[in-house]
Amino acid sequence: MEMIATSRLVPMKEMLEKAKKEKYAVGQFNINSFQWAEAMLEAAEEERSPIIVASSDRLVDYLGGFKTIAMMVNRIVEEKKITVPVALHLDHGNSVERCKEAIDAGYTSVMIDGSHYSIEENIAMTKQVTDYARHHDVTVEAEVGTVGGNEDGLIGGINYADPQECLRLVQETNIDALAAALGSVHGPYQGEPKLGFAEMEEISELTNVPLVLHGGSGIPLHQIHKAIELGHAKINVNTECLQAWAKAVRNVLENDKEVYDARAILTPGKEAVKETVKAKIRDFKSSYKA
Ligand SMILES: O=C(O)C[C@@H](O)[C@H](O)C(=O)COP(=O)(O)O
Ligand SMILES: [Zn+2]
Repeated sequence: MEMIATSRLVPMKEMLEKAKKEKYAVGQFNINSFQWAEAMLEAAEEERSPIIVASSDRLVDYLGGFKTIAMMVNRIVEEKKITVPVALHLDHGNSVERCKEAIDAGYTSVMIDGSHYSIEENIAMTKQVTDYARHHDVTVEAEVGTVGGNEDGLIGGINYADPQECLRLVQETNIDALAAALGSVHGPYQGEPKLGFAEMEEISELTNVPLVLHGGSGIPLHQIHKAIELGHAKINVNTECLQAWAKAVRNVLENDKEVYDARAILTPGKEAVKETVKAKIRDFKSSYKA
């Protein structure tokens, strides 16, 4: 096993336990290029907030592989003299093997997404990951139920987490954080999100672990605050950053048909991601919690 020599990254576990206790949430922001990692880390430092920088499993190869990502995030933390706690997380890990690869490369947190399997298979997969992660001081998140998806403007696939299945997963695998799908959606919502707050309260009380809210873009602030009140300590955001980035880059290209310099085109995109992350950190009440 080859690990990067000096990691400046921390596990997610303590971050989330503190957040749950003090009633705020730590934002997880997905990187879509290394400039995004810079934007997020600068935002967290300026807000004095802990942060979870994540790579979604489906984008790991596009970003250059696990080792490249871990090395780059570490180096940015070092070069930019980032002092707030930073966790590097594998989002929606596809398999036990992918989670182990991420851990070996220096990730400090992984999500094993067994939510598309039966609860027995989900528990079996998750247990293999927690057993491996414990030896490396790495945090593990797992999911029950299905977060909905927006495909061609239609929301589908929402499957509410069953409280007893959540309890089994937590008790039998010893995970550190639970993504209990309760009506949230990846991508833009159509109308008001319908989150299951009664189930949220029940699952939080039953399991007593920090909850994770996927599909954190586009949820009204009062629902975000209620979710935090009811046990959410981590909120995942990707779509709102992508939308802000695309708007800023599109503006540059539309306003100057002759522009070709990559820095001129992409810097406004980076600034837009940074401002979006700062606004989310404030919404999640994690400013000055570093
Ligand atoms: O798009 C990804 O691959 C990452 C997301 O699934 C992330 O885990 C998430 O839940 C963010 O949701 P969004 O803000 O609705 O994109
Ligand atoms: Zn997600």
